[in-house]
Amino acid sequence: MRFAETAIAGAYLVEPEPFTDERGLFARTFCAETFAARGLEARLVQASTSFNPTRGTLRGLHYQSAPHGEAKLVRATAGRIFDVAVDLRPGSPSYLAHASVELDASHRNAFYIPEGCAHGFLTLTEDCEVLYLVSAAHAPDCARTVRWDDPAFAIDWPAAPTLISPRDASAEDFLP
Ligand SMILES: Cc1cn([C@H]2C[C@H](O)[C@@H](COP(=O)(O)OP(=O)(O)O[C@H]3O[C@H](C)C(=O)[C@H](O)[C@H]3O)O2)c(=O)[nH]c1=O
Repeated sequence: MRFAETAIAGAYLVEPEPFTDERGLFARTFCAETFAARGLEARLVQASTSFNPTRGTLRGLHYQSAPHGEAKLVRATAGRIFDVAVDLRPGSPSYLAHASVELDASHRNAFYIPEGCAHGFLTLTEDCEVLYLVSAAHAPDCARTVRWDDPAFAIDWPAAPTLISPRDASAEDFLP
C-alpha cells in the first residue's frame, strides 16, 4: 500500500499495490501492522456499507464526538465518489481545513481519516457502494453532523447534491 499525505494532518489517500497475473489481481487493502507503524489507528472494530443508487447523493458530514471518536478507512467498492474530510480538532495545524479525494472502485483506493474529523461524500456515478472500516462502534448519542456547505469549510464540491437527508441539509453553522 502507498500512503499520500492530504491537506489534513494525519489523513492519507491509501493506494493499493496490486499483484497481477492472468487471473486478474490481488491487493492488500488494510494491514494493522503497517498502519500502526505509521502511527495510524490500526484497531478497526466495525465495518459498514452504504449503497447509493442515485448520482449526486450526498451523505455527511458526520463524526462521533468523544469518548466515541472514530478513525475511518473509506473506499468505494462500486462506482466513484468525491470523498471529503474536515479537520475539527482545535489543536490541529489543519483545523477547519478540508481534504477531498476521488475514490473509485476501479482504482481500489481508500481514504484514511483520523479521529476528530467529519466525513462525507457526493456520489459521482449511479449505484455507488461505500465501505467503511471504523475504530469505534456506532454510538448514536455521540453522532454529530456538520453541514456540507458550511462557509467555515468552503468545500470545493464538484456539484450540488441531488439527494440529501433532511438531517444533513439542516445542520447548524459550525462556528457561532
Ligand atoms: C453510521 C451508522 C448508522 N447506523 C444506523 C442509524 C440509522 O438508523 C441508519 C442510517 O444512518 P445514517 O443516516 O447516519 O447513515 P449515513 O448518513 O450513511 O451516515 C454514514 O455516512 C457518513 C458519510 C459517515 O461517515 C458515517 O460513517 C455515517 O454517519 O443506520 C448504524 O446502525 N450503525 C452505524 O454505524
